[in-house]
Amino acid sequence: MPLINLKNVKKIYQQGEIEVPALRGIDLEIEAAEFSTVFGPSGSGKTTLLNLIGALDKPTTGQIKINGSTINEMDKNGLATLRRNHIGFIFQSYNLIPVLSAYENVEFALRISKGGKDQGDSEKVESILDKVGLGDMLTRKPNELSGGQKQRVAIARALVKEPKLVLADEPTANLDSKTSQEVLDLMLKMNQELDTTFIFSTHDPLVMEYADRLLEIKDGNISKDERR
Ligand SMILES: Nc1ncnc2c1ncn2[C@@H]1O[C@H](COP(=O)(O)OP(=O)(O)OP(=O)(O)O)[C@@H](O)[C@H]1O
Repeated sequence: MPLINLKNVKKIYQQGEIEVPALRGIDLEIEAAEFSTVFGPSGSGKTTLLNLIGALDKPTTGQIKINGSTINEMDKNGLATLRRNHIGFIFQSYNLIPVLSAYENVEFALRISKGGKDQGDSEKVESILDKVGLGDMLTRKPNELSGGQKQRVAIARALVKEPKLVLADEPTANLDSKTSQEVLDLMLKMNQELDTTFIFSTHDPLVMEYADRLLEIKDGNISKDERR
């Protein structure tokens, strides 16, 4: 069974009286341990697709299954549990908690993924922050970090709970090429060792080099699906 299965998925946004079709009938299966990128022009539907796969939003019509659960049929709590336990998000806005340090942001994510019972594992938290190159910035708050450093905290936070699926919207947008490469190597290692599934939206040719599947979206449809 594929990890993700979309059947004739359409998403229409309502803008007052006007209907904006963002996805026009997507059929897509993604297997566990695939490393895919979604690319295409601005406004083609990439973010909408990632939001639906991440159970952050529901389709207007069509069916979406993630890890065997049909998200159309799930309530808010069910969707939240699915996201918390199985999905790591790396979004452009980072959504870091401003009053918490880099360390605490990552530790908090790990703790809630375990149901809030245990203290997050400090070795795990320090190790992942070290791997994204922030080992000496553990106590900094988000407003004391650059855009690229915030992005790396968001990456560490998504990866620390070792989710089945990681969704990332332009994960290298604010990183220099050396840091991008280090972060991508880390993700590739997780992909190979833990079978973590990655889906990125990107324009970055470096990210596309790492991917084993390229999905092109044009005008709300998948116009190319290439495995290599
Ligand atoms: N909340 C919303 N309300 C109305 N229209 C929306 C909304 N979100 C997105 N859209 C529209 O849906 C279409 C797809 O948007 P989406 O953000 O998925 O594109 P994208 O490929 O991610 O673009 P970009 O590369 O610029 O981020 C666009 O026409 C956009 O204007």
